Amino acid sequence: MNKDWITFAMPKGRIFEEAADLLRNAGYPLQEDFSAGRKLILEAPDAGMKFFLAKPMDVPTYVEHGVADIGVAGKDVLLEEQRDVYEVLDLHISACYLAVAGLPQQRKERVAPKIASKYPNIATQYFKAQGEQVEVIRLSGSIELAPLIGLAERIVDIVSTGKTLKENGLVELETIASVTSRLIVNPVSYRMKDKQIDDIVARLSAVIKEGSPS
Ligand SMILES: Nc1ncnc2c1ncn2[C@@H]1O[C@H](COP(=O)(O)OP(=O)(O)OP(=O)(O)O)[C@@H](O)[C@H]1O
Ligand SMILES: O=P(O)(O)OC[C@H]1O[C@H](OP(=O)(O)OP(=O)(O)O)[C@H](O)[C@@H]1O
Repeated sequence: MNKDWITFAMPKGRIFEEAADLLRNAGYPLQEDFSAGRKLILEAPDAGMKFFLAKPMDVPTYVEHGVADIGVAGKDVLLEEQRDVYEVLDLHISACYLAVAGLPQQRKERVAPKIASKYPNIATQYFKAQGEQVEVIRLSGSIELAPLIGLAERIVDIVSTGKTLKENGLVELETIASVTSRLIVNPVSYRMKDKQIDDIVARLSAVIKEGSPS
């Protein structure tokens, strides 16, 4: 673990820019074209921060192993991965929710055994709690395809605007949980770098409070 820098595991893609903007607003100087290009390690020396650009689902792994002090991960990823990390702050970015969806006839035929998802643990736990026996088929993306071509009758996936469901003729059947991105911290880093990490959390909290409606 690097003592001088604070290291971040950051999800490549849709969350990164929003998280970077929060850090800028909190007073940490990150250049504007920060994530342009293909580099996977980005340094912001003036902020004393290093960023590792990872697959969103892998962020908690880097933080649990202590190679990153801090991470930004969706609540969906945290529920799925169940890693040994502290969840310290709701960043209120990338809001969406987890839902069960399917073809409209699934509204009537409630019980259907096959569920496709990139969240196999969440799906398994959810249906177990409902007392429903299902087979969960793991996919990596384009989950909405599964009911259209008969791989599964229902899916467990993220819904945001509902556009993907609608354009593919699917309907939401049940809501599972709301999702926003969270700041997570490695427990050992929190002990070793407590002042630096508390400062980041306090500054980000202030920015989030400013931005939220009272
Ligand atoms: N449509 C959406 N709108 C808002 N937030 C979303 C949406 N889809 C996913 N998210 C949130 O953003 C996080 C990252 O999603 P993203 O689609 O960038 O990654 P991914 O699909 O897991 O990765 P990849 O596309 O690299 O395989 C998710 O874990 C979730 O918290
Ligand atoms: O309700 P909407 O606004 O349409 O957003 C929901 C879609 O966004 C995510 O997919 P993503 O874009 O990450 O692609 P993926 O299928 O490769 O996971 C999610 O898995 C849904 O498919």
